[in-house]
Amino acid sequence: EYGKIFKSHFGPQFVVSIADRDMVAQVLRAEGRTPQRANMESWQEYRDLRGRATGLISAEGEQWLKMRSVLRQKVLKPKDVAVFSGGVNEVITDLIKRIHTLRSQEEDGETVTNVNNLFFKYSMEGVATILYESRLGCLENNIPRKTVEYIEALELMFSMFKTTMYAGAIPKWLRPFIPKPWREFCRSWDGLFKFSQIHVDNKIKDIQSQLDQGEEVKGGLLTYLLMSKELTVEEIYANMTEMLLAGVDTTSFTLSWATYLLAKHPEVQQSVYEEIVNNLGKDEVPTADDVPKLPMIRALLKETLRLFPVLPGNGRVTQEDLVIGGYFIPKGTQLALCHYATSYEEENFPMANEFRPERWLRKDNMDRVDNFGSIPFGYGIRSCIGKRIAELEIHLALIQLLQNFEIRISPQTKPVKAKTHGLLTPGDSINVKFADRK
Ligand code: HEM
Repeated sequence: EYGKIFKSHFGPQFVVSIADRDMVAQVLRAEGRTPQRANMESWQEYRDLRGRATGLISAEGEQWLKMRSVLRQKVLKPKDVAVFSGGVNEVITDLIKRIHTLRSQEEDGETVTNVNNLFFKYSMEGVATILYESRLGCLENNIPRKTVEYIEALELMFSMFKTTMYAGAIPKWLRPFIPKPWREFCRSWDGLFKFSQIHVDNKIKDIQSQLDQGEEVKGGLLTYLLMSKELTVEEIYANMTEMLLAGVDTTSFTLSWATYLLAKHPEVQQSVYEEIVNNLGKDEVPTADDVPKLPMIRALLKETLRLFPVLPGNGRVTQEDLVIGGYFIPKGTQLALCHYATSYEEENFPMANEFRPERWLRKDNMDRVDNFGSIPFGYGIRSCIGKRIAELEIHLALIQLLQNFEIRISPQTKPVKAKTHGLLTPGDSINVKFADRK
């Protein structure tokens, strides 16, 4: 309606929206060494109030660059995260067991209702395995009451968080009159920080006892961060908290959409399955090293994120004056990059409304899809630091789900549309049948 570049207001904030692949590319290619995504004043204010540090999402400038340089060495390349395959596969074994239990409770012995509940627990467990190097037990059949309580508390915190994101848009002077959003915002953060702190503190105790016994300390990401002391303990609490927040809903919604799309497109499902059987085997447990042999699995994830980008838009605050699409945009302007819109542009993706994972299989240069049309993990030095973790969790889970089950849509599922409240989520519950592979 307003064209590919337009200005608007979000609360007191003035925003220039850009919904064109080439203009988005121009903005992102012009970035400096410490790009800024958005005004994070409300996040910073909470941290000042409680004496907490900022993590990668909320930090800016040199402080952000320092933390990013430490974390990127450990998680940004496929080979860095390949070491987590074993841990992630243990979680997938529990996911599959849980599917068997859930479907056995249904009359047809196959249906699992609202798969996102299941994938939320999978993503929570997967990210905890990688971040905290410990299991939570979210996928167990008989979860101790205490664990149930904290999973429920976390689910509540995540869902509360989505609504309280808008707390930052309410001017401070209005808070005495509308106190709830800010109060809830602080309460969500308190809960998330507390959760991370418990796990980090447990790891500190483990390491100390290993050191006391003269043992060599070995471990994953958290152990490295604690041992190397490149980040302070407060910075580690903050980064673990922000990565947990960024890594659960994003992964679970994407898995839910991928499952939905596979169920709706049995012919695509069959070709992905055949590729798995031919290049890996029916029962072989996959590792990160197997994924390059399965281009359709990668294409499936890319196409899912093109159609349902969990973050339908992203932001940048310009650090220099820019001229975009013939308009002068002064330094310090908040830009909204409309990735959802560019993902559905016919000129970027012919037959854009259709689910066609094969469009991502690059045979030669003619087949190249210009990435700036669909950049679900963002771009450049400030892009998603968890991209490789998310890909590992999603690729390995989809491979094993397809090895074990034929996924069919349940008659209870009407066409599911996406809705957005910050993140793009399934607007209805996705119910599918997990039928045994013959
Ligand atoms: C399908 C899953 C995911 C999607 C689609 C996604 C998408 C994104 C996007 C679009 C950004 C902004 C990038 C930019 O501004 O250029 C981002 C940032 C970020 N993501 Fe993810 N993400 C996912 C999973 C994860 C996971 C699993 C983690 C952590 C384990 C994570 C941690 C982060 C962090 C910490 C940032 C901020 C990075 C920074 O500012 O330096 N994300 N993500």
